[in-house]
Order: sequence, then structure tokens, then C-alpha cells
Amino acid sequence: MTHFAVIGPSGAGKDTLMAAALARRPELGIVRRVITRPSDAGGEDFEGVTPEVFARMLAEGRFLLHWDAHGLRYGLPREGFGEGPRLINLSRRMLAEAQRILPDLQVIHVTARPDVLARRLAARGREDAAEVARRIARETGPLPDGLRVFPVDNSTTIEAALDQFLAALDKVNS
Ligand SMILES: Nc1ncnc2c1ncn2[C@@H]1O[C@H](COP(=O)(O)OP(=O)(O)OP(=O)(O)O)[C@@H](O)[C@H]1O
Ligand SMILES: O=P(O)(O)OC[C@H]1O[C@H](OP(=O)(O)O)[C@H](O)[C@@H]1O
Repeated sequence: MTHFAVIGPSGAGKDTLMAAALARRPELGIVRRVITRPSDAGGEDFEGVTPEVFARMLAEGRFLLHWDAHGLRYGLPREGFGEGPRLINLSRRMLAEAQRILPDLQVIHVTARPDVLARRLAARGREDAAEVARRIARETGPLPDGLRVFPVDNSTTIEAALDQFLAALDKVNS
């Protein structure tokens, strides 16, 4: 089984590309995240919980990995990992820890030009303008060494980025 961490700045298109890849490669699974965000927020398919419920799940050892970002808490439930390859929408800051826990970890790094990110986040409308600005400004530093990283540029069309994304998946699985 191979684990693919899908990383990159907010608005780069991680969720869009993961969903599109799933439609084309049915053997893939996506780890459904637990997030302290209202369940009706849209975008990815996730489990929305209150901070209290998140804290309880954490104390019960329910998460393989968890992190905080954008004023929210994110958890990857252990039951989301099973047979078959998995796509994982992961914080860039979690890569080193994820690599320790999942030694076969491969990384798909989705990026887009900053002006494109800003336009897409504004159009998505999930966050207000101040939060969009904070997301654009967020820096996470260099990626850790020793990981196999496949870059995907999603500055133009989703089809062009999906071709790069699927090529990365196929390279690992071939
Ligand atoms: N190539 C593209 N062309 C036009 N719009 C796109 C493209 N890729 C993604 N989008 C749109 O940009 C917005 C951001 O994409 P998405 O939510 O997939 O990004 P993300 O990386 O998962 O962001 P976040 O980390 O904030 O959840 C969405 O509204 C999506 O429909
Ligand atoms: O900036 P870094 O640390 O890489 O990522 C932090 C978090 O930001 C995004 O959250 P969301 O999907 O917009 O809620 C990513 O999915 C990730 O979980």
C-alpha cells in the first residue's frame, strides 16, 4: 500500500485534484479528515466536529496524525487507513512526522501562482477577505529531506494539473 501526502498552499487545488484523481483511479482512497469546522462549509468531504469533540477523540487516541492550522484543528482518523493506496490532504508542517509513521510516504506538492491562489480563494467564498489574506501569507519553510516529492503546477487548467497528478501516482505504482 502506498500513502500519498497531498500538500501545498491553501487554494492550490488539493481537494479538487484529489477528487478528480479518485474518479480516474478507483483503487485509490481518500482519508476523510476530522476538522473543527461546520460540516456544511463545503469543499472537501470531511467530518465537522466541535473543539470539545475533537479534544475527546484526540484523548481517546483516535487520530494517526493531527495538527492545528488556520485557527482550526485537523485529525486523520486511524480507521481511514486500510487496504489500498491512500491520498492524504496534509499540512506541509506534518511531513516529517508523517514520514516517521508512514515510511512509504510519497509527496505530491500542488502549487499555483500567488495571484491565482488569491483569486481562487476569493471566488470559493469559504473564508472572508482577511482570512484569505492570512492564508496567502502563510509560510511553512522548506520541505524535509529524504522524501520523494512530485511537483504539480495547478496555475492553469485543472485538466493540465490532473495529468501531472496522475503521472505521479502512476510512476509510484508502476
Ligand atoms: N485549475 C483550476 N482552475 C480554476 N479553478 C480551480 C482550479 N483548481 C482549483 N480551482 C478552484 O479553486 C478553489 C480552491 O481549490 P481547492 O479547494 O481544491 O484548494 P485546496 O488546495 O484544497 O485549498 P484549501 O487547502 O484551502 O482547502 C476551489 O474553488 C476550486 O474549485
Ligand atoms: O499550510 P499548511 O500547514 O501546509 O496546511 C495547513 C492546512 O491548510 C489546509 O487546510 P484547509 O484544507 O484549507 O482547511 C490544508 O489542507 C492543511 O490541512
